[in-house]
Amino acid sequence: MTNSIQFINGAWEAGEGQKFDSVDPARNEVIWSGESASANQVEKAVMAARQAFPEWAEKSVDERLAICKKFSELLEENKEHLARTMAKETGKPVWETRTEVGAMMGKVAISERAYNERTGTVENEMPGAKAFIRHKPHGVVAVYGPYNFPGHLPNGHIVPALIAGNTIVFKPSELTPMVAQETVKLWEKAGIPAGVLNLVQGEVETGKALSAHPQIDGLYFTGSSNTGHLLHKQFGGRPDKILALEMGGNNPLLVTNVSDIDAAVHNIVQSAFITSGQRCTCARRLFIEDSEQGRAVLKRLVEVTENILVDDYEAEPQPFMGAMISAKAAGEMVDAQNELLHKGAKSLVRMKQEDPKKGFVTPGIVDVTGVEGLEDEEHFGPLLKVYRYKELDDAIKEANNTRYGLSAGVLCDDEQTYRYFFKHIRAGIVNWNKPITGASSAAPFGGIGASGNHRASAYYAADYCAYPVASVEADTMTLPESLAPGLKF
Ligand SMILES: NC(=O)c1ccc[n+]([C@@H]2O[C@H](COP(=O)([O-])OP(=O)(O)OC[C@H]3O[C@@H](n4cnc5c(N)ncnc54)[C@H](O)[C@@H]3O)[C@@H](O)[C@H]2O)c1
Ligand SMILES: O=CCC[C@H](NC(=O)CCC(=O)O)C(=O)O
Repeated sequence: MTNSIQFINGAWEAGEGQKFDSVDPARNEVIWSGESASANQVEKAVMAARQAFPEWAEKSVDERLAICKKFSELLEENKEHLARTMAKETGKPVWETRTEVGAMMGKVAISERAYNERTGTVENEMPGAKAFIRHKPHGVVAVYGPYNFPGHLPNGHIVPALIAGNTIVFKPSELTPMVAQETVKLWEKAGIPAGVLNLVQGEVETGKALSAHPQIDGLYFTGSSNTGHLLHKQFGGRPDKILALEMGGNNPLLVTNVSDIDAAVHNIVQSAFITSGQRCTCARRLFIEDSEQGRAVLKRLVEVTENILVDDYEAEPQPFMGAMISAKAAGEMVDAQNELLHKGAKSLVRMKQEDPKKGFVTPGIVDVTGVEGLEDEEHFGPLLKVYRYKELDDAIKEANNTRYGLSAGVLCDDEQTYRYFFKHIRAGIVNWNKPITGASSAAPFGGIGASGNHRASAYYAADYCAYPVASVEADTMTLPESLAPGLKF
């Protein structure tokens, strides 16, 4: 049976390329199949977006917002269906996928505010004229999404891009095509005009065909640092195209001088193991003071981690962690743990994958203090590396010893230590006594170094969805009283 999975110029059609499947990682069942978009279909989608652009850009912001608001209402109506689809396809527990749909709904109102505040119109009086700052959309933009938040993260590019007046070709992760399809169906129902939002599904080849297309004016990417770097190279020498990159991190969380040990451990667990460690903001490196109190925090962390419930997305009671995105990803995480142990790290909580055909792993903690030759790598799963330190300055120095710079945090009772940490740490998100995951859509979101390219998303996505136009305007012209030297009238 053919599955019409491509949405091009307002119509659903089957792909012309290679077949690919989506697998429920918790149950090891194929839940979806379809064919990738061919280069020819990518071309059709880009040209449809190009053709739809002038009319969409010409509409008033209120008209464009009306469709986005309808989409948000439809998300509310279809919340449970979409949350269950996300759970099936990603393995995330339904309590969590419900929050993902909630974030998608909230994005519309937040993006409306951001559009007006960051890219609205500003008018200033000047002698004999008025000065304006206005914004225009870029044109056709490609949106690339990752698998860990298959709804919320692409939505964080799509909604502001549409509000600003761009048209879109959306390439979701090949691991989560069903969520993309269900989401775009809701846009269709909301009345998105033909060509304004196109969906091209497929594997890497589809992604390559889209990013290389000469008719895209920009590309908004959320995904791995490797792919982001490839795209950055591809866009080298093209200052006419806007590229927004949201990538990974090797994020540090530092603990010093905390009186409430359980509260600190809760923050560590929320930072390291939520979404089975598959958030770009997850803590990968935990710096703990080598003191009696530090050892007490670590002991409690081990106890709590050993009791974290890992189970099927629909299990009751609900687990804290579901399956990872695939059995392969889970196996690779165990391999990463074993490699660290081989290098001399000490296991504090052993990560295990009981069934090699499924994406379940238990969370793991390894003590890497003093281990030489550790790579600056993002382990995108529930694997936490512990560094025991003696001096705060040494810990901060090591925390900064990464090419990434997405999120960072400190857990400590005194504000002075936080201020010191804030001043010296290099990251786009810096938190105090809160998890370093769970960033707000009402704030800018992005990282420095290998984590991004200084085009923060979430609240600041408005900035890369429109370019500013400065105008000086006068409704009449008069000859100036004093002329520049050398001019005669
Ligand atoms: N900073 C953030 O906001 C953020 C958010 C979520 C995930 N992430 C990162 O994303 C990663 C996990 O997501 P992923 O594995 O889906 O990312 P990925 O880079 O593998 O894929 C992202 C998208 O790029 C496409 N793609 C892959 N190779 C391509 C190529 N050569 N040319 C064009 N397109 C290509 C994929 O098909 C997919 O649509 C993690 O590293 C995580 O840290 C970052
Ligand atoms: O995996 C990466 C995203 C993690 C998530 N960040 C956000 O949701 C940012 C807010 C937004 O994009 O609206 C997190 O911090 O948990």
